[in-house]
Amino acid sequence: MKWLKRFRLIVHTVWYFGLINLLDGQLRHPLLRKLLSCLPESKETLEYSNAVRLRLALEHLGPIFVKLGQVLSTRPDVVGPEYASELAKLQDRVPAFDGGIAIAQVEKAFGKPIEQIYFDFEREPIASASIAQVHQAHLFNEDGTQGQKVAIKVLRPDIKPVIEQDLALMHWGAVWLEKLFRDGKRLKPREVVKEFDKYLHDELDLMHEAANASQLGRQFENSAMLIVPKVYFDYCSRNVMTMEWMDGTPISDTETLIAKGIDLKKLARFGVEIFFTQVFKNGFFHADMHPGNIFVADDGRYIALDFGIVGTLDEYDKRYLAVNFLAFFNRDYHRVATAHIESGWVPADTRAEELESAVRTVCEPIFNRPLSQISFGLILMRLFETSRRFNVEIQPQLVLLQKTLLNIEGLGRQLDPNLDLWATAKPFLVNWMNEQMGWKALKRNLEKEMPDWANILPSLPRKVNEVLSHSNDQSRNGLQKQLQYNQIIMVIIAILLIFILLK
Ligand SMILES: Nc1ncnc2c1ncn2[C@@H]1O[C@H](COP(=O)(O)OP(=O)(O)OP(=O)(O)O)[C@@H](O)[C@H]1O
Repeated sequence: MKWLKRFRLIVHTVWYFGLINLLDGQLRHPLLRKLLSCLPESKETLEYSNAVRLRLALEHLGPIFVKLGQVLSTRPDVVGPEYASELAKLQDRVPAFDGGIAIAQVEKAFGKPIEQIYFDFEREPIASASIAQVHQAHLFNEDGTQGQKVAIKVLRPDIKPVIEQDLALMHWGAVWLEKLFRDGKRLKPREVVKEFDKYLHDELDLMHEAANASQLGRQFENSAMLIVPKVYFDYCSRNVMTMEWMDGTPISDTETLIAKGIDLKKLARFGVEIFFTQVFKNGFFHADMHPGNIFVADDGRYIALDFGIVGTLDEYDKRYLAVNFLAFFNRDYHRVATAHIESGWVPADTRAEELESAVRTVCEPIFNRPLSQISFGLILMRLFETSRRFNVEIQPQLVLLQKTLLNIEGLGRQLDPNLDLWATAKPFLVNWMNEQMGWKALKRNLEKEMPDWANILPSLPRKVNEVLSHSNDQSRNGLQKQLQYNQIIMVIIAILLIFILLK
């Protein structure tokens, strides 16, 4: 009955940190309200605000709840800005587990003694977090000598059942929160827990992380801005990930960076450029860009670590971002509204003026400062808030992007308070828009469709013939006939165009 013990601990924590007061007046059922009011009050932490007490309670409940708090901190639309900024302070500091256990995990994963897998394996981890810890080692060269220095991430052995149990309780709690509390529906607990469930399961599979790292590495091969550790797939499993060891300075250690002669302004600009390259060129972005995961190499390039969470964007998402950002920076709220209607982002019967006015109300105050100081992340957040009021379901990858954008901006401005985000980002947006329009885009799209054309073209004469004879048989109506001829002519013109473009 482990879950019952855990459940009791959760209930006790809610009471101890005075969170019951937070629920005061929220219960729908009068009998339950009465029952709650009979409980003795915990006075332990009452001097703190509700948000602080919630943070303390999550810390008390351990790493999984800390992670839930971190996820909630990225949803100010759900929990409100005060809670979001308090929960952002949560850090998952967890004592390391024994090196012997890590070795046993690795040996189990590869079915060999550790000395046969790595040339040497440091028993003491160099870092530990809630889900995994990292050890240092060397691989073997072919001749048995010391090879590549590597970092090995090993999953906590006992973490999966703990996570599953906590998640089951969270799913259950979310259902009841929605049923019993007045604000239950608005807080969307089931949606939040579902999102959290996916996030945790992604982090629990190190093969998933290894594949993400490898894809990002390929996209930034020989980049002058970013280094991604090489993944050694032969030494990876669901519980163990082996990657190239990266030497660098944590990005938050600006003193050392300056002492090493790193140009912080350039670094700040690189951060934004890397992000927009990931978004608009690759449609694949590292979505866990907190300072603990970013190092700087001595040559001034970024080093990315921790690839458990990534976001993927399709052409539709990119268009949404480019069109809206460009319209925003021209303060063209009407364009924001019409783009939303034309593209079907909001229900078709939405009135453009109403949407325009709502967007203006939340965004105009942001623009009440120089363009160079505007936050893209904040604009996007406000846009999402407004869209939700117009019944738009914001896709999770866009929420992830917005959160990452806030991180990138925070980081960039820490390195260079005068960083002009707009000037750095605009070329990426304009370039993407140009690529999507005009002849070049048409040519590229036609090229993409080439394999299909190869199938369609040979059968075209037969199809034209069919249409013509069909029209002779059945179309008595002159207008209908004319339309069919027009269609055929347009197909022929299109084919000619393709040949000209692809010549
Ligand atoms: N390839 C590497 N080379 C050198 N050090 C590394 C490497 N990978 C990870 N580390 C070290 O291990 C630490 C933890 O790694 P990582 O962030 O991937 O683990 P995590 O368990 O996902 O942690 P968290 O959940 O806190 O983000 C890093 O901050 C870094 O110090």
